[in-house]
Amino acid sequence: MKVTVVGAGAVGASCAEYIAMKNFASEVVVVDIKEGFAEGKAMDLMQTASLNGFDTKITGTTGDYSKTAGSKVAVITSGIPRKPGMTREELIGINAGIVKEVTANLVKHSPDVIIIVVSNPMDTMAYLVHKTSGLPKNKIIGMGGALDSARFKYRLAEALECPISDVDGMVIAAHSDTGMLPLLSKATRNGVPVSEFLNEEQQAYVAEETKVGGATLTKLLGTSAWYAPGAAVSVLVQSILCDQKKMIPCSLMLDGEYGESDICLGVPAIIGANGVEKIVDITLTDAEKAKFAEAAKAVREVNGDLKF
Ligand SMILES: NC(=O)C1=CN([C@@H]2O[C@H](COP(=O)(O)OP(=O)(O)OC[C@H]3O[C@@H](n4cnc5c(N)ncnc54)[C@H](O)[C@@H]3O)[C@@H](O)[C@H]2O)C=CC1
Ligand SMILES: O=C([O-])CC(=O)C(=O)O
Repeated sequence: MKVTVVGAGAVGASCAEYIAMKNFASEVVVVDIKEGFAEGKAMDLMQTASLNGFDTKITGTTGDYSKTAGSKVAVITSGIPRKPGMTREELIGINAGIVKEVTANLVKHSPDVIIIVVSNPMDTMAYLVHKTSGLPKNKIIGMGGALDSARFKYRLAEALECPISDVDGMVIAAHSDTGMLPLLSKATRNGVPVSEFLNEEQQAYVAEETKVGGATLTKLLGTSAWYAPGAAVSVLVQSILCDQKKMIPCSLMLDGEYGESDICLGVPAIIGANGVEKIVDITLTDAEKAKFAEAAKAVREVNGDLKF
């Protein structure tokens, strides 16, 4: 099955690389606006095929969307990343125009496509795709929670001084520095609540470091991260193409779930061949419910800046 990745930059190339390396897609088409860039990235990646042992064909194109026709999944990573000191929300002005145009091109050539939105501010960009693509809501998935949950597990393992494979946890709500909600109440080490091992101060530290995970990396790298974002996208794409029905927190259009409507926010969902197969309703504590509502309010304000 064919997968398109729009944007051959840091995140797009990482998505293409992890998808190809995991060998579950027949073809990955990379699209960029910069002349020759996607072709170059595709060729470089293809030259790793014999070294890394994958058979996925990777091709690149400068803006020729006819090459993306018949894609089962398309990942939108086109747009500018933030620089140290910026918020993701500051990217809306440039990225909204890019995401809107790219979405129209994708849907024109692949009317049944499932779109994974990565460009920031991601919850608002996912909302924009809902409002402009004409696709049903099960076919639009914002990628944030998969990445934020991976960062949560990294910070939990660090605090617990244990291997990451020992821990489990999930981050929901907004993909923003303030609106992320790491669910400490549900995080475990081998099924044992982390509150058995970490005091409140340690738990608060884990939550805060998780929330600013993207900003921390942006400060260190001078631009935002790409390895874990690409890996997170590859997990989503695999769950769709292989109909794995994994439960993954994603930014989805809500229609009453978690008390919110007409907004995209991170919630746990079953991801399979049909895209979003089910939003999973989990019980939140009162404090978590309040934080979820606060995150929704902030995202709704950013959505208000969109022009359709
Ligand atoms: N949702 C998430 O968890 C994450 C989101 N991001 C976001 O992903 C986006 C991409 O980040 P990077 O790859 O680091 O940026 P980058 O600058 O390395 O790559 C972006 C690419 O998009 C291309 N592009 C721009 N306009 C285009 C158009 N109209 N059509 C096709 N391609 C176009 C550019 O030429 C460039 O190659 C940013 O908005 C960033 O904030 C990054 C990491 C995680
Ligand atoms: O931090 C950023 O701007 C990029 C991003 O969304 C992330 O890495 O979580």
